[in-house]
Amino acid sequence: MFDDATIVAIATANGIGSISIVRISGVNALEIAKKISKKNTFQPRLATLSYIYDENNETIDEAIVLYFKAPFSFTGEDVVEFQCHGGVAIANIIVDEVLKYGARLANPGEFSKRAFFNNKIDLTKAEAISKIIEARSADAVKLLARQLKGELTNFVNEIREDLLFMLAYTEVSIDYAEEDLPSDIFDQIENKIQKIILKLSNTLEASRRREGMIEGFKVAIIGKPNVGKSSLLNKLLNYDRAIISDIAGTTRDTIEESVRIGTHIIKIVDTAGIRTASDIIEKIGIEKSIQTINEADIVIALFDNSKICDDEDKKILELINENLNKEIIKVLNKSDLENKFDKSNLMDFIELSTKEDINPLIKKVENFLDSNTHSDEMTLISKRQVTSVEDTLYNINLAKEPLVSGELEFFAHFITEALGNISSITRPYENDEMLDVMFGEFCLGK
Ligand SMILES: Nc1nc2c(c(=O)[nH]1)N(C=O)[C@@H](CNc1ccc(C(=O)N[C@@H](CCC(=O)O)C(=O)O)cc1)CN2
Ligand SMILES: Nc1nc2c(ncn2[C@@H]2O[C@H](COP(=O)(O)OP(=O)(O)OP(=O)(O)O)[C@@H](O)[C@H]2O)c(=O)[nH]1
Ligand SMILES: [K+]
Ligand SMILES: [Mg+2]
Repeated sequence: MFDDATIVAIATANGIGSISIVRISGVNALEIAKKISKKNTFQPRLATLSYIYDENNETIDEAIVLYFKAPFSFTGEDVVEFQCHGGVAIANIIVDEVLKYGARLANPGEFSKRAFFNNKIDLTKAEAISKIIEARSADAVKLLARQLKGELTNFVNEIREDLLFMLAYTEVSIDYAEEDLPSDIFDQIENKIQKIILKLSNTLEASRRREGMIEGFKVAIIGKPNVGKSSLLNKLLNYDRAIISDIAGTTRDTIEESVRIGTHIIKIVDTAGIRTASDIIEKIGIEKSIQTINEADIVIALFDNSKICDDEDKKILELINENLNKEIIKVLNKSDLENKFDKSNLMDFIELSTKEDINPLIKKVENFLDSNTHSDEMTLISKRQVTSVEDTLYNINLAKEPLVSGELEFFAHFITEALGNISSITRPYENDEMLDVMFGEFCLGK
């Protein structure tokens, strides 16, 4: 799975800062540390101030050395950290010295990979660490920290236990006479299955809703040409990102930009106007809008308050009515002009002008994001985890019928499959290639 080389890397970001950390892991870590510090010994887990020397005995830096004795370290191996002065030069010189004593440079994610293979972390924790490093909002960090603490691992273990329980009783009843079993055992199993299905479905649903917390929620602006979609985008971004003009059809393609709203980072998508010019273009335009609506967490449907509500607006209102389970905010723009839009059929809406104050809209978006993020529901944080839960659910659903009809071998087969699916979330044993890909995506030095 990995060689037994001692590995070294700079653990901190490349750039100017007050302190940098060089980390060594492997059997020779302590030996190398003694050599470059000229110390005879390091007490585990005690910060020791020491000079660091190069091979010609010239002093490189004054650093804090931290020794973690195996197995009590992040990787489970002997680990030594040099907390040296920051900047780009010193840490690189220390790495070069360490390499001279026989260590090699770590590959991206190699420290975490070793931690995984030494049973220090499972995959949910590894994924959480990798995503925490890239997280851009406090919300994302808090959500990921829950997984770091083992929330998903516990969830997986509970389901595993239930599945193993079912499997054990099924095997027994295949092999032995029924009278040895509790009489209501299959009712119990059916009950458990229903509960697991609910638990997994809820988790998938909650994760889908909260996907945006990590990558950024998507907010799409739709509407017919010239209602002011790009004007709204620019106003939300606070700079002139998109071209604005009074020519209908100015925006030809979707524009996507990130911006902070409250504590959230969101992606705003400005779309080309939905037209009804000719049949074929109408179709393409509407299909594109449907796609945009599907991909968005929030849709801002924009109308021109200074014009009467025409067929094109009605088409968009129809689209909205087909997507009632989406968060759709209806906004009447250009309210600084004389209002002509018929509001009698609109349930709730915000009237504003992108030339004036758009705070009511920002507040509404922020409230929705807040309500979506402050929740106790557990969230899956990667496509890999979602796929595993979907596969588990698929096999458990397949197991229901043979259970009812008493075909216990089939039931056991599907439950065994489900067990493999759910277990792969924390520890997929048979898939080395996947692990290489996953850890390869980590930062250097992680
Ligand atoms: N200086 C430093 N800071 C760091 C890290 C690090 O490696 N070095 N981390 C790196 O990601 C994170 C902390 N994660 C860590 C996880 C486990 C152990 C560790 O030594 N575990 C031992 C002892 C456990 C204990 O004392 O409770 C073990 O698991 O046996 C260290 C850091 C963030 N901050
Ligand atoms: N009076 C007034 N004019 C506005 C307002 N918002 C936008 N406009 C004007 O409306 C015109 C169209 O604005 P855009 O932002 O380009 O509209 P769009 O919806 O992106 O248009 P397309 O990309 O062509 O679909 C421009 O001339 C804007 O200056 C507003 O609140 N009040
Ligand atoms: K325009
Ligand atoms: Mg535009």
